[in-house]
Amino acid sequence: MAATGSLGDYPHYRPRRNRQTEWSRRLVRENHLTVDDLIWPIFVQPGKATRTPIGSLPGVDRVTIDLAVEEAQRAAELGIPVIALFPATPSELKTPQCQEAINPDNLVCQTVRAIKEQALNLGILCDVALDPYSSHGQDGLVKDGYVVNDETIEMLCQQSIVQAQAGCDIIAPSDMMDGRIGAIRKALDHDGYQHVQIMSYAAKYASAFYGPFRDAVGSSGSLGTGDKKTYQMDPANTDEALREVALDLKEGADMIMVKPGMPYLDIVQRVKETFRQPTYVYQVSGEYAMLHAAAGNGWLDLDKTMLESLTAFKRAGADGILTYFAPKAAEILNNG
Ligand SMILES: NCc1[nH]cc(CCC(=O)O)c1CC(=O)O
Ligand SMILES: [Mg+2]
Repeated sequence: MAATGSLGDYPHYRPRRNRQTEWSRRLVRENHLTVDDLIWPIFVQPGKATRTPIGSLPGVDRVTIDLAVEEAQRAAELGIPVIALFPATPSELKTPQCQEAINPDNLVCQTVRAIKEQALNLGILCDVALDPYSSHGQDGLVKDGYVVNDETIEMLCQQSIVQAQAGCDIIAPSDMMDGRIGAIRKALDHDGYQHVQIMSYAAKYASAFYGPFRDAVGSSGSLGTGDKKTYQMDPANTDEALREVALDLKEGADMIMVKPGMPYLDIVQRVKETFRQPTYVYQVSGEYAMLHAAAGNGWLDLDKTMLESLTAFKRAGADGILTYFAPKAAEILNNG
């Protein structure tokens, strides 16, 4: 009844009638993608005035701080609300104890400060996890081959504090340690950062779609044949995602994220329907690479598949999307 309304059956009711014209399709459209939905991930590297292409992420470069400032200005001009910063730490600074993560002058903190000086109408999100700083490529500290939870959390709290000190607006823990949202909230509040938001990577899966990202931050080599299955979620699970989200909301997450995106739209929908909280989705590096590769072969239309995939996230219930397509999508959306 609800689905067909009171219109009756064919030939009286013809769903195609509303699809006849462009204006009518607009009139009955249920979901809209706008620039306000976009979060743009940016990779930062040391040095000056240098862009370095990332082989497995065509069209995405690692940029030095001066160029990251320009990208931030471009984001603000395009009307993108938030950028997400990811550091490509030089390998000589990567250690088993990940001390560089809590260096107040590390690459990501320097970048946040440089962008904040511009006083743009733009939020800055910083990932919290140890993998950009670890010589083993894991998101946490490793003891006897196991990524240890509680010792890692202490590092994550300090990492959050140095990022908040630098001016980061949104702390985004992507590490999947248990209890880290509550601990980070407490640490931020204790140090006077009550206003700093937390977007939790709450339902983050142990996915094979992160490959190009690990190339971009240089963690794939160090991770080697290792995996993250003892802390990231099993791709076979869905009820578990609801439990993870419930915990993070209870611990103080302001926003929650599902990751990856396209193969996990069912999770996005369940999370949104269950909690009705600000829900984000990460269209990860492998998803971006996959569309690019097909388009590069002339098999898919890049702009159309990009916009369709982003709209699908909205349809599933996402309030926003982290996507490497953000600047390209924003340009298209701004030009009508
Ligand atoms: N904890 C780090 C982190 N933050 C975001 C991504 C992946 C993003 C992407 O693939 O685009 C990862 C990689 C991982 O968990 O191994
Ligand atoms: Mg959790």
